[in-house]
Amino acid sequence: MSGPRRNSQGPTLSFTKMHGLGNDFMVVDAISQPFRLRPEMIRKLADRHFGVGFDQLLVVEPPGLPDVDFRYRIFNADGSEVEQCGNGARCFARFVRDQQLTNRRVIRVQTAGGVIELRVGREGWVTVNMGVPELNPAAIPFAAESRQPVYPIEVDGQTVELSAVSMGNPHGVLLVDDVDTAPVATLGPALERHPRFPARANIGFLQVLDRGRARLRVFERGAGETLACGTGACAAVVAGQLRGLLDNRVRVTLLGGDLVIEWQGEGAAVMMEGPTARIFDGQIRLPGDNRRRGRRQSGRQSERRPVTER
Ligand SMILES: N[C@@H](CCC[C@H](N)C(=O)O)C(=O)O
Repeated sequence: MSGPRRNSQGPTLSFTKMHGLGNDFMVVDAISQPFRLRPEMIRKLADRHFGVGFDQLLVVEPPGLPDVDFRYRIFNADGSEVEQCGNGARCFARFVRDQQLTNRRVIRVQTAGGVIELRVGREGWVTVNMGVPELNPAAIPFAAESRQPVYPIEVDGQTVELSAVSMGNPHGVLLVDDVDTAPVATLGPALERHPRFPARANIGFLQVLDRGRARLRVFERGAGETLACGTGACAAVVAGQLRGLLDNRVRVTLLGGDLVIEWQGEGAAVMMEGPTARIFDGQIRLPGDNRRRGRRQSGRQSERRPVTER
């Protein structure tokens, strides 16, 4: 198939709905079906009452580098394009194999946050090499004069302590006594848009149970609190180790289930292991006034260059 299918009501897009521990995705093959979406259209598709409903849209594109298999683009429910998504990476690996876009078990993909490697195991389990965490404040980006394991930060008239980590995307991690009573709904949005995070951030609330087990809730940038956040779990384990509270291998329990995260310390890549689930396949008429856009786009389809507009 080349480009979105058409019916009498306009172009339709084939997609697969997937989730990783309840962090849910609309996954689209833009290799056989090049398309373009504007942020307001992504927001409409993400709507849980009027659209497909998802935390992130994942788009499979042809590689733009010589040594990778695919390009993987990620859009939050608010329409913003982001660098990385851990649960999405696992679902991406399962999707490209299920769709027979590859038969490899080890898949290298290019993201806006760098190249990552995915290993497909049995029964939908996928292990992801998420790369080396970035702790240099300027690169996260986080406003601080020097690198620290914990930064005091003023928010909502109080001072809280937070670790800042990039897993390709920016994270702030707070230590809490009990995730069930953590102020996720108030501090989450306040810290997500805090001026010290100029690119906004995902905010994790970490409860350490023992050196090998933790609980975590994450208020995601551009999506709100989700049932699980893979990069959030990686960032939380890095933060917990920097504070001397966690070992190298940690089982992280999120609202939607468990991930196993391994980090051997400074300079090492973070490994994430967890499940994937395919919910259903569907087709949707592209929302909004995009018929003209669809026609214009069909001219470009011959270039086989899938583009998703920012
Ligand atoms: N759910 C994700 C992270 C998705 C992107 C994030 N909201 C951001 O804006 O950086 C995960 O599993 O890592």
